Formats: sequence, structure tokens, C-alpha cells
Amino acid sequence: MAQTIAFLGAGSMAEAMISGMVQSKQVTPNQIIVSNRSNTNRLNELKYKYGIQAKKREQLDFEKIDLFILAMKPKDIDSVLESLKPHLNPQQTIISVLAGISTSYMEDHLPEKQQVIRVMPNTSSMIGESATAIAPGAYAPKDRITFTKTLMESFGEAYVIDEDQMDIFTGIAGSGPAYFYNLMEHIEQAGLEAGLDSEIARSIGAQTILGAAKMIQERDESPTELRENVTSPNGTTAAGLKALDKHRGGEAITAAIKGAATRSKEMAKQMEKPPLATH
Ligand SMILES: NC(=O)C1=CN([C@@H]2O[C@H](COP(=O)(O)OP(=O)(O)OC[C@H]3O[C@@H](n4cnc5c(N)ncnc54)[C@H](O)[C@@H]3O)[C@@H](O)[C@H]2O)C=CC1
Ligand SMILES: O=C(O)[C@@H]1CCC=N1
Repeated sequence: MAQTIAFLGAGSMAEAMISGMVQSKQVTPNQIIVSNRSNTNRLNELKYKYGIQAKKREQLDFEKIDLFILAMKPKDIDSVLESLKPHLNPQQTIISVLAGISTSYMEDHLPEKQQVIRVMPNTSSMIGESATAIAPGAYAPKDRITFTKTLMESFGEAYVIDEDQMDIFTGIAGSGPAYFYNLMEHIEQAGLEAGLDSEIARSIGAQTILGAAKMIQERDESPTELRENVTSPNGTTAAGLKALDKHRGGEAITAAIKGAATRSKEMAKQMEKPPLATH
């Protein structure tokens, strides 16, 4: 992949993607440039940790960059698009990881017909295990979409979806790791309260989640069949599931996914609003 990739934003999501890309060896570290608004300590940290290039915004050589990956907070999108706009040429692609920012919003704030692709990775990119969505904008050519998919696959699984599915994808996969970390917090606490060592409680919980996820991926059985296989009549699992049901565990997960997806939609709506008039 002989392309130069510049990250604008050097936070946790940028680092997770950089880590996954570098480990995959599909991208060499010197193809990656990381940049942010002002925190040079953070840039140096990433530079030395991953062997990539780190540059202040004013040091970026825009012409030599093929792909810009926007990885700042959604609230900073306007200032970033404004600062990018005068430097872009039609061959350059803007990839955005920002939740709730549509491709059409970005296209409207960039030079006419700029190539824009929206993606939604998650922090498991860090170890090559992301589930990443890709939604191309109106002017993204096929070869760039294919390239972006290959790039996203360097740190996990990647799926090309319609942009109107991005909110639910964000609810399931973008925010999803947090639900499992929250689940782990509860598992660990239950283990601790019953006298397990905290390290062992954490390890047991993680291995159990990992094993269940791999069973779903590797076996030709549905989650329902797999659940039934664990559940002996009147046994321990039946008692556990009854308690889960009583406390509306399943509904809680559905609500979490829907809550995140709704927030993603709301964020997009807020961006569509005209700015408040100032007098
Ligand atoms: N954290 C996550 O799990 C995921 C985050 N995202 C998206 O990734 C984006 C970044 O999220 P995090 O990494 O968690 O945030 P973060 O707060 O850790 O990082 C934001 C970075 O942007 C930089 N920044 C701010 N203004 C800038 C500007 N004008 N130009 C260049 N850089 C600028 C900051 O210095 C910081 O390095 C968000 O838009 C979020 O919606 C998407 C998927 C998952
Ligand atoms: O919480 C957020 O808004 C971002 C997007 C998906 C995960 N983190």
C-alpha cells in the first residue's frame, strides 16, 4: 500500500487504528503521519511508540498526503474542514471516523466532489480485532472504497454498509466494546465478592466472553442453539438465565444499542441545524 496516510487527531481512536495498522505490516510506519491541534507531547509519544511521523498542523506537506483520516471529536469538524479545504486536490480522500457526521455534511464543506468516506471502527483496532463499517460518500471512486476496505481490514473485520445503517452500526460495534467492559466490571465484582482473587476473576470473565464469541464465529450454530446447549434442565444456567431475565438483562443490552444509535442520529441532526444568528 504505497500511500501516505495523515491522521488529524491523535486521541485514543487514532492510536488504536495506528497500532493495528503498524502491527499488520500492511502499512509501513513511515507511511503514517499523525497530527493534532497543539499537544506535541502526545505526538512525540505516538512517534516513538509506533515509529511513525509526527507533525504539527503547520508542518504538514498537504500535497504529499493521499489519505486524510479525521480522528478529532465531532465538535471540531467545522474548523478542521475549513483548514483542509484550501489545500485539497481531487485525488485526495478524506476518511472520517467521527460519530454522527454524515458524508454529505463533509462534502458540503469541502471542495466540490471531494472524495469522502465515512468509517466507524472501534478501539479493538488496537489489537487487530475491530468491527469497522465503511460508508462511501457520493464521489468516492470504487478503487478508493476497495483501498479503504483493505486498510480497515488491516486491523480487523470491515463491512461496506449504506450510510443510513451507520447509526445502528455505531450502537452495536462503535460503542459496543464499552458494554462488554461494563459487563466485565460486573463479572469481576461478583467474583471478588465471592472471594476470588481479582486477577483470576478478570481472567475467567475475559476467557468466557472470548470463548463464547469464538463459538459464534467458528461453529455453525445460532446463539440460541449455543445458549440451549449450555442450559441443563433445572441446572445452574437455567437459574442464571432466570435471574438475568428477571433483571431484564437482554432488554438492557437492546436499550444500550438503541440509545447509542439514537445519539448518533441526534448528533447528525444537530450538525444540520443552521448556526444561531448573532446580533
Ligand atoms: N473512542 C472510540 O471508541 C471511538 C471514537 N470514534 C470517533 O473518533 C473520534 C475521536 O475520538 P477519541 O479518539 O475517543 O477522542 P480523543 O479526545 O481521545 O482524541 C481527539 C483528538 O483530536 C485532536 N484534535 C482536536 N481538535 C483538533 C483539530 N482542530 N485538528 C487536529 N486534531 C484535533 C485532539 O488533540 C485529540 O488528539 C470521535 O469523533 C469519535 O466519534 C469512532 C469510533 C470509536
Ligand atoms: O462515544 C462516542 O461518541 C464514540 C463513537 C463510538 C465510540 N465512541
